[in-house]
Amino acid sequence: MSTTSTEEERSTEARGDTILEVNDLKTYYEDGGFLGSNPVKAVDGVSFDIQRGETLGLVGESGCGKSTLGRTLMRLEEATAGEVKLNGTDITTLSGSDLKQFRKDVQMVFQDPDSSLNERMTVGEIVREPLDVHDWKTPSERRERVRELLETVGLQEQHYYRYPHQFSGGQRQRIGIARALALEPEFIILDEPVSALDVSVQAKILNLLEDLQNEFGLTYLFIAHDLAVVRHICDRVAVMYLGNMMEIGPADEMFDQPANPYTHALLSSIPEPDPTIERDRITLRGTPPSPRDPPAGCPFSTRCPVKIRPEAYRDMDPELWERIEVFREVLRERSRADPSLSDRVRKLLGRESHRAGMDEIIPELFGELDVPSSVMTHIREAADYAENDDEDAAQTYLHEEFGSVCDHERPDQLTVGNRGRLSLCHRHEPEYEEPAAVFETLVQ
Ligand SMILES: Nc1ncnc2c1ncn2[C@@H]1O[C@H](COP(=O)(O)OP(=O)(O)OP(=O)(O)O)[C@@H](O)[C@H]1O
Repeated sequence: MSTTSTEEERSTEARGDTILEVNDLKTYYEDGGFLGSNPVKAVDGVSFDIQRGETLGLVGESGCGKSTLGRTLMRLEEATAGEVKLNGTDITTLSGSDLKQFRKDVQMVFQDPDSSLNERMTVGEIVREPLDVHDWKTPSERRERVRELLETVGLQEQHYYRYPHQFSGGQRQRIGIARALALEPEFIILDEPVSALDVSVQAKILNLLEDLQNEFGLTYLFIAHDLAVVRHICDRVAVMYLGNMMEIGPADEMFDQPANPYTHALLSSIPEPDPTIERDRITLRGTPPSPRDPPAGCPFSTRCPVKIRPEAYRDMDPELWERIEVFREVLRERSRADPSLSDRVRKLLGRESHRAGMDEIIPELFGELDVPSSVMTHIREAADYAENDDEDAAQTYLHEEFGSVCDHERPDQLTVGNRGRLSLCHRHEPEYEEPAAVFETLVQ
């Protein structure tokens, strides 16, 4: 049973003690380049909350907006729209002393300990710097605090006067963690904190992070691409795709029974540690769309293997449906790609273009299939538009014939199950079959 979750409902549903509440947050990068170019919609309207003391994992493919989201929560990027409330106060508009206080409460640990530590400073100076910036107590108390912090993260007092290059990757990450802890923050954003480390060292750093969380009651946002690590360390997981939060919920439930089609696909790519669970690998067609020009409907609609079909095509052979979707993807790619200069020169000279013509693409895609003549008529019609370099008209034509709610309507975040899981997918609406059921029919 699924229900629409409005902002108000989410706030009243909020369990326990909410430390961070994010509402419809957007971070766009304007490139200031060519006139009229679209901004990169790196974070495109995400809403979620984090409970005090929990670890929320943030996963998704490279470029989906994880770091931008983390950096926006830290005020290292300015939000384009939306709210980020830390303990009830919107931090997107803070300035002056309030902003300074916020910078004490929230810290970040970065992926690469090599580039995030200043090589010209001693370890002691690096860890002490935030204390100096915030004019924390007296200089001798600061030095004492640094010694204490070094011990807390498993380093030694005599490391105070050494330089970062004298340490291994794991030790350098410990220095970064000590620095992040210096001002006793409540909330720490861990941006891929172990992905640059050897596997044997990763476990030690993860254990340290868990110990520190227990000792100091810390709350973590753990950004990672390694799903096995996330499963191990996180209470809940949020899955991002193209600047959107596709699914968020308890880690155990989500890994065992993903609700959102994108989570299905993402999890199918990792080896399943439990041999009793069978999981078929789902290969996604194409590449994610450009964040400058995301789909109008569901962000995942151009690649979703269980996309809702229009009524007339519900029973179409899955292979044929897939080829039509590939054809639509080809047209999208063609309209996005600027014809290369040599193509344009050839065209100006009236010579054949390099680009594969529709007379090559159509037999390639549909040649071996038994395509009903009514469907072939639509394919040919679209191909004619494309042959005349009007890919937009070809796409519109196919959209009108084969498009569905997934193509033109953005789904709401819908509640799945009874443990506060939310998923962005039309298939959770009562009139459609759930994604998991459709995936099952696909693999049979
Ligand atoms: N400063 C910037 N200016 C313009 N575009 C940017 C900037 N920083 C990131 N982007 C773009 O924003 C999108 C999201 O990038 P981001 O780094 O947040 O993703 P990510 O999920 O953290 O990726 P990764 O796992 O590779 O770090 C990408 O398309 C990226 O190219």
